[in-house]
Amino acid sequence: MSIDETTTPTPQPLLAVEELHVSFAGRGWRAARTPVLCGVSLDIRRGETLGLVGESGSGKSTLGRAILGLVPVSAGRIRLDGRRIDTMSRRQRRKLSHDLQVIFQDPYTSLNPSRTIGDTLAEPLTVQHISPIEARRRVSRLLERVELPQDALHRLPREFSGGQRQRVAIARALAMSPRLIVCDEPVSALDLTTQRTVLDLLIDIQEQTQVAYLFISHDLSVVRALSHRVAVLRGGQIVESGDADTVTRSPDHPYTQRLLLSAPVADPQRQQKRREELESLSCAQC
Ligand SMILES: Nc1ncnc2c1ncn2[C@@H]1O[C@H](COP(=O)(O)OP(=O)(O)OP(=O)(O)O)[C@@H](O)[C@H]1O
Repeated sequence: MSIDETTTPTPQPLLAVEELHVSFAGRGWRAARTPVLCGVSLDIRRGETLGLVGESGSGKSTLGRAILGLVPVSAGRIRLDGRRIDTMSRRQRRKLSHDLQVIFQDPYTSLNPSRTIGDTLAEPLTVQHISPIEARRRVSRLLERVELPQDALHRLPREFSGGQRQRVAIARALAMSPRLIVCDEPVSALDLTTQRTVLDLLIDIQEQTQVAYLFISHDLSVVRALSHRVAVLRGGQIVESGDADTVTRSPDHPYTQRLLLSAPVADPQRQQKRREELESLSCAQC
């Protein structure tokens, strides 16, 4: 037997994005399409968090939305567990809610204001024809998991703070026990203390359920707090990817270095040093 035959094969990733292109129609009927993602490839393993960072407009949300089937793909492939999902019909997509869920940025607009939290959490379960008794039992467990009181069931979103609403959004995403959640800036609308508690909750849930996250953020420190690996998107292309600690602390690419140095720090001396380093960066690539 050769050495190659004895090595363990790399397990198939949970999500594989291959050479993905997305473009949007320009204004006016003769306007050219605007490319937003240009050949993006990445993968996410089971139980892993891949952080996706980049400046505003770099295409992070578009990538998340393409994975969720919310924007059309111009070229490339997206596979979940080896199965092409970018070519699926709407009907097939709906069945994917078992596997793929989302948490959006704004907890103030992502919940229906006129539905109680109980109804919001039960909806994905009843759509899947789960009996009302079983749905009630699962909703109660979901509230426990996101550390919200049971009386939240009968209350409306407006009665909750931003952090509590984001817990409801997390519970809703967890209702179908998905294997991957696209988290699109899930803490950027929250204050720093609440950010930390929501991030800790996401980490705990991953430890308990082995769910994987695509964690989109413009904030490297937030991404570092829970990602195993990080990919950096610039102008619709991945310019750097690797182990989270390395990419967020000592990146190779000048663009990532600029992102890192642009993040404000409390200490004025460190801030001044960062400013000088930022000025000295050769910006041809950043
Ligand atoms: N539906 C759309 N139609 C036309 N252009 C779009 C559409 N969605 C996004 N874009 C454009 O694609 C580019 C990337 O947007 P996207 O929201 O993906 O960036 P982002 O990196 O998530 O930014 P942010 O951090 O500000 O949310 C932007 O120039 C945006 O205007």
